Amino acid sequence: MTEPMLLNGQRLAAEMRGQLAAQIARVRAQGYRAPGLAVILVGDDPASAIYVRNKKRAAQEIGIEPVDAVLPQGSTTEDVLRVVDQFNQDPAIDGILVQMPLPPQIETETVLARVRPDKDVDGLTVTNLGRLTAGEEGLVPCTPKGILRLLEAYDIALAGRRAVVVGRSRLVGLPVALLLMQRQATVTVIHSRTPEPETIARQADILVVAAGKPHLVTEDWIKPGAVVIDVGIHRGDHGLLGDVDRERVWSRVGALSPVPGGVGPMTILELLDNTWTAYRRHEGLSE
Ligand SMILES: NC(=O)C1=CN([C@@H]2O[C@H](COP(=O)(O)OP(=O)(O)OC[C@H]3O[C@@H](n4cnc5c(N)ncnc54)[C@H](OP(=O)(O)O)[C@@H]3O)[C@@H](O)[C@H]2O)C=CC1
Ligand SMILES: Nc1nc(=O)c2c([nH]1)NC[C@@H]1CN(c3ccc(C(=O)N[C@@H](CCC(=O)O)C(=O)O)cc3)C=[N+]21
Ligand SMILES: [Mg+2]
Repeated sequence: MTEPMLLNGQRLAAEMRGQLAAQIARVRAQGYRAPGLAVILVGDDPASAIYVRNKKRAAQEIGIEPVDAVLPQGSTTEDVLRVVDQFNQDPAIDGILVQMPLPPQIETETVLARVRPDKDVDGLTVTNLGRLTAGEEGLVPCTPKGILRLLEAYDIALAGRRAVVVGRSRLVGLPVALLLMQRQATVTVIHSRTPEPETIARQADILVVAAGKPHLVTEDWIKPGAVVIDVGIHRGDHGLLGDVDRERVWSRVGALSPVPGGVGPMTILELLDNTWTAYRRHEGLSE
């Protein structure tokens, strides 16, 4: 078989960030304000702190003004709601992101429900997820949107093909399954209670893995020639690992998104793109 194709999210995201930067520079030159992105981080999870730092830097580089609120690990739901309210009311803020996971004492649903849907750049509110299920315009979750953009950029056909999604989370698995269905794929979702997941995964032309389990997926899960999207990200002693065991699947896959350099950079790009979309809607600029 021919060498598999590496789906280079890092390069595509950099290209798209350049285009966003140019669009933002153009409106700034016309006298408009900068788009503003608020990032709320609760607690001291080191991985979350790194992601938040990366998101802020990426925003700054393209002309989006990042603002952050860091709350202590012991914060209450009310404490977080106060910060959300403040950003909801702030006309300089177009997007609000609440970094997941929140500490256990905080009611995640209550916090998400407070984010104004027009500022919900993560696409996680009931309003935006509802719009997505109804095929209405809203703000689409970043990782799923980035995965679809990556598939599109590499001309990977979806219509009439079989897709299997491993994982059903609100952040990734569920919305990516919806988007794949909207693109006319036949979609199966598997999760931690699915018996014989390999047997189902082996039917996939496109396999999206968002299980949060390092190296869960091995050659037994792969149909020869399949396109495999590795969403998982784990920080180990020997660098970053995905949910896919790259060495073991390599000789069977047709294409693979690597970790790092695949879905992660696309997620950050889509966060910036959603912030730009929210900004244009707030400023009454055409899309
Ligand atoms: N690269 C990126 O941009 C991003 C990466 N991530 C990473 O992606 C991974 C998934 O994230 P997220 O969706 O938030 O994680 P969650 O933990 O919220 O969801 C994991 C899902 O995988 C399912 N699952 C767990 N174990 C298995 C298994 N053995 N077989 C089949 N399904 C399984 C779970 O099933 P059940 O519902 O039954 O519990 C659940 O639906 C994580 O590693 C995360 O760090 C997340 C977001 C963005
Ligand atoms: N409300 C919310 N929205 C999220 O989108 C969200 C979240 N919470 N919680 C955590 C997960 C995880 N996530 C990642 C984003 C970028 C990379 C990323 O840039 N990864 C780089 C590597 C970066 C590195 O070196 O660590 C890559 O894969 O190449 C990874 C993971 C977003 N998440
Ligand atoms: Mg998680």
